[in-house]
Amino acid sequence: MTAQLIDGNALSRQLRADVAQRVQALRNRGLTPGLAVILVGDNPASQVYVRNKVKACEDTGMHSVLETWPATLSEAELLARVQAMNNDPTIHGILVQLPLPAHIDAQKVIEAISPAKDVDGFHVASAGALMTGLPGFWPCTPHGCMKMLEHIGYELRGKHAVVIGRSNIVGKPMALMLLQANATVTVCHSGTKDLAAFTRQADVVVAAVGKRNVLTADMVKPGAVVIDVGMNRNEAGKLCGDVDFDGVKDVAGWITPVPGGVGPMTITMLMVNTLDSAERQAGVQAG
Ligand SMILES: Nc1nc(=O)c2c([nH]1)NC[C@@H]1CN(c3ccc(C(=O)N[C@@H](CCC(=O)O)C(=O)O)cc3)C=[N+]21
Repeated sequence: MTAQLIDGNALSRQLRADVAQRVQALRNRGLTPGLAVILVGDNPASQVYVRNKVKACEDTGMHSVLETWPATLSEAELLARVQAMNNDPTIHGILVQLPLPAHIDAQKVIEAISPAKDVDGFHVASAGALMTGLPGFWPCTPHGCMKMLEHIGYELRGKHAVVIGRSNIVGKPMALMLLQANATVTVCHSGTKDLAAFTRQADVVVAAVGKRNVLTADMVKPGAVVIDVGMNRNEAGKLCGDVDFDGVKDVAGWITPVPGGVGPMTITMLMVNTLDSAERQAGVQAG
């Protein structure tokens, strides 16, 4: 192993301790930041994720509401629940867990969330703010990746960053954040011919496809930073990312593990966004 590990659990502990302090300061002024998590259906993976989010709220002193609805909930009923949370002054962030059942239009539900409470950063208003550099909520997963780069003191200006994946949740916002940090950004995707030719030129690679072994050792420039956003299970049911960790760790300069990398950072940035939202309401300058 030549690469240094970027430990998402350790960095999350540091950042959440800072969040807990800011939460306490707000609570001393009579305001407790609150997150509402709405889960529709009984996807077991989603149940684990939302429980982790609620627990992270408790750990940092925030208020949380978890609403679990059966998969038969209608779109109109879900929109009404979102509206109720928009109007609830104890709630500063609203997260509707994805994926939603097929009979519900997820984008319509996301657009129903007040942009002021859109702590996932999935609303078109949040996406537009990120694109134009205006203040707004940044999607938690790419924001967590930026925090990891910041943590290792990595100077992105003038570097070549290659993002693999173009989803609205990770790939596209990741590219915009790297661009804003003055990297030269290439976005690769399923239509890219000769992916390795791009990744071999990269100083930073972010793999966000949702497929194992998308990035192997022969595709990585020695010393590069490799960030693995993937969440997959191998044949043995073990959680693994998009990167062939065992091979790439001998070539890269820095690498994030799965689990214990980007995943916990995603939840940490959700806490940060919820706190920022509450501070904004209280008229505190966001930290
Ligand atoms: N509206 C919405 N917002 C989301 O942010 C959202 C979502 N829907 N739907 C599902 C995905 C997935 N996601 C994860 C967050 C943390 C871990 C995480 O903490 N993972 C741990 C391991 C957890 C385990 O052991 O399964 C780790 O990587 O170390 C994983 C996945 C948020 N998502």
